[in-house]
Amino acid sequence: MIFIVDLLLMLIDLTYSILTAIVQTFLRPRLKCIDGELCLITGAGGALGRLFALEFAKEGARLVLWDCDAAANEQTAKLARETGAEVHAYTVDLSKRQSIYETAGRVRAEVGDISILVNNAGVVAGRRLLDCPDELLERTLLVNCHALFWMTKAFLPQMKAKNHGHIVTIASALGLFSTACVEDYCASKFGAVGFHESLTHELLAEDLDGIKTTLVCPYIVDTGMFAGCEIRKELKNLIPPLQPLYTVQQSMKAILAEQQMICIPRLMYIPSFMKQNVLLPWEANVATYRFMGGDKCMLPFIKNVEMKTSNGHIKSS
Ligand SMILES: NC(=O)C1=CN([C@@H]2O[C@H](COP(=O)(O)OP(=O)(O)OC[C@H]3O[C@@H](n4cnc5c(N)ncnc54)[C@H](OP(=O)(O)O)[C@@H]3O)[C@@H](O)[C@H]2O)C=CC1
Ligand SMILES: CC1=C(/C=C/C(C)=C/C=C/C(C)=C/C=O)C(C)(C)CCC1
Repeated sequence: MIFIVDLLLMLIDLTYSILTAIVQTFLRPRLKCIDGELCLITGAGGALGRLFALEFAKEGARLVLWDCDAAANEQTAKLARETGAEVHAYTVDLSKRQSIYETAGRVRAEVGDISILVNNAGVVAGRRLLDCPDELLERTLLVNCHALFWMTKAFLPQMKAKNHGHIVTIASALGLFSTACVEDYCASKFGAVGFHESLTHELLAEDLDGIKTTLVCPYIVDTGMFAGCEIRKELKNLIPPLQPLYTVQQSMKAILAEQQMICIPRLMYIPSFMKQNVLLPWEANVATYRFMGGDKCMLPFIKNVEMKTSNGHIKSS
């Protein structure tokens, strides 16, 4: 009898959630106020990290900026301070767990408890698997995926104590579906998606409804990280690379609306759905990838990286 009642309640929940999602698609979502909240952004010296810092500053957040590149991080801090924001910058190598824990202890002691955590830092090897030094492959997993564990272990306890907080994971469309020559990156971003989902389930299971999570899955963003990556030229105008500011503004809307997940652009929901859709044979995906140039899109990017490495622009270890 209990089973039947639970089944009916689940069906009511399911219907209600679908109807509210449809209604919310057409309504302007209510955006939360984060004035005075303490927000930590990793990779804050990078293209998107810098824009996130400035957007959170606009919302009145106090900023803690982490990056391994002290100069780039300091530049972001300077720009954010010019807007009047309170900013604390720390140089941290996210590939080193101890470095994360030690610096997190400093942040808690020197600044206070983080209530918004934006895991934005990310790297990619940009080499074919068999041409890629193991250390580069390992670094991608350490920065894009392992670091999420240590960052969350460092800052979630204080959020739990107050049942208040927000954990943002900047993943990628390549955390939902994959393509050739980015095994390190796809593995790390699929891991990031899985981490986000399991953490979200765990928070719900513990009735920690005051702690929100948002997964951000963008397509190519024109920041230079994937310079050269492109799909079939006839389709490039249909799905152009995203502008960095647009990507961050769309992400901010999802975060402030406490949306659980966002694909940017929405078109990325389609290849993600097709890949997850067990009704479609693998060959059906391969046919669409080949037609749209999704199968070879990384080759020009890989060539770019090879040229930069041979010119000595990128550390080859
Ligand atoms: N650009 C794109 O096409 C897309 C990017 N993304 C994701 O968005 C996020 C930001 O990307 P984007 O701004 O383009 O990339 P950037 O390379 O511009 O920024 C990444 C930042 O992370 C920092 N970082 C790298 N390794 C470490 C480390 N070990 N410890 C601390 N900081 C580190 C980088 O520092 P340094 O410069 O010194 O390496 C850099 O400042 C990433 O997670 C990326 O995967 C998602 C979809 C598309
Ligand atoms: C594979 C594939 C596509 C190309 C996707 C690309 C090129 C994604 C690049 C994403 C990046 C660079 C993310 C970085 O984090 C299409 C044409 C959309 C649809 C068919 C499948």
